Amino acid sequence: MRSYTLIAPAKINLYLEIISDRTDGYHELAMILQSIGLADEINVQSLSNQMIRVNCNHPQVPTDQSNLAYRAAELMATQFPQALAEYGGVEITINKHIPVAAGLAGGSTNAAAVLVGIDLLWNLGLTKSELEELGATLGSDVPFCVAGGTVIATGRGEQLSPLPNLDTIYIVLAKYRSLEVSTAWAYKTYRQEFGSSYLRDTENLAARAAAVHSAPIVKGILNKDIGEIAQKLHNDLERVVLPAYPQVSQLRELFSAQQGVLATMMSGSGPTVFALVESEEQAQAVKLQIRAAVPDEDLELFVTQTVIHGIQVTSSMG
Ligand SMILES: C[C@](O)(CO)[C@H](O)COP(=O)(O)OP(=O)(O)OC[C@H]1O[C@@H](n2ccc(N)nc2=O)[C@H](O)[C@@H]1O
Ligand SMILES: Nc1ncnc2c1ncn2[C@@H]1O[C@H](COP(=O)(O)OP(=O)(O)OP(=O)(O)O)[C@@H](O)[C@H]1O
Repeated sequence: MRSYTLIAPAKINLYLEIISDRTDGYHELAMILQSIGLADEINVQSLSNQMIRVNCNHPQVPTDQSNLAYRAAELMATQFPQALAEYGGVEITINKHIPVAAGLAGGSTNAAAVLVGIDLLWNLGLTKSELEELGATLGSDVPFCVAGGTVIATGRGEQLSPLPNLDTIYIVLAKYRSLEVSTAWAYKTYRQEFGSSYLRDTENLAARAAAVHSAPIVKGILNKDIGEIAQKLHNDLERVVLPAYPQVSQLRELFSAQQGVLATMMSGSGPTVFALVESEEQAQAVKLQIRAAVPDEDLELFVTQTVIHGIQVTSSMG
């Protein structure tokens, strides 16, 4: 049986600005998304029947149709019924390293890997932009997960403009295992609390989305100036998540007080907090210091770094 193994990186949001609500229930965003080294490993293998099966080593991750990776395979089967009949169904095995419900796009990157893997299994020859378009029907973060690297994302997060690759930046991530934040709740609460300040003029709205291309953080990225990038990190969702989740605020404060930390921010809708750190040695030292301050085993800590790729194939068989 043919199979492919793929690396599916997590993401952090270097910038997340909520520009407006939309009639479809989503929000118009201006974001900068960044792939990181922390990644899941996904194996996709052909089956002799036409079924979709999902296995995962993480107890919190469902293996039925509610798994985004399952839904990605279902989408491919619906879009390409002839390929399903010719090559058979798919068994998906997820080796989870990315914390679940963390604001790190864990499910989205798994779905992106399944799209890329099935394209290969079924010899479909889809382009990256075709895969991204399919991904957008599964979730707003999926197209970015297919693309990877450093990207400006607008619309509901699915319209991508790549930025030049960054030099490696070291990152420490902190997440309480038992803490989950619903993305839908975060956006809904933001809309309730701050919606009255949204722009309503559609022309201005487009201009505001376009303005992210010349935002100071983008200049920092173009100049490869980590100091400027660190200074301009931003996430509007912190305005609703930090007051509701004091543990997330505490992590922000703890990180800010560490030597070597250039800046700290919550990723996406949280609750993961990340810190940009000057060097790998300092990142390891910051991790140790946070661990000493919070000996609670519920707190997961990771040292990782920015990466310049999205989904990558690491091996194939058959
Ligand atoms: C928070 C982020 O992770 C930042 O990158 C994304 O904006 C969320 O991406 P995601 O999890 O792929 O989001 P989706 O699965 O498309 O949507 C989950 C829920 O988040 C809200 N949502 C999401 C994206 C967006 N632009 N506006 C929204 O209001 C909607 O209530 C939606 O029902
Ligand atoms: N393949 C998957 N991996 C992890 N969680 C999944 C997966 N498929 C479905 N889920 C469900 O989705 C929920 C959100 O998990 P996920 O790890 O994708 O969140 P996230 O990192 O906050 O995503 P995002 O940053 O895109 O909002 C979990 O509670 C889990 O039950």
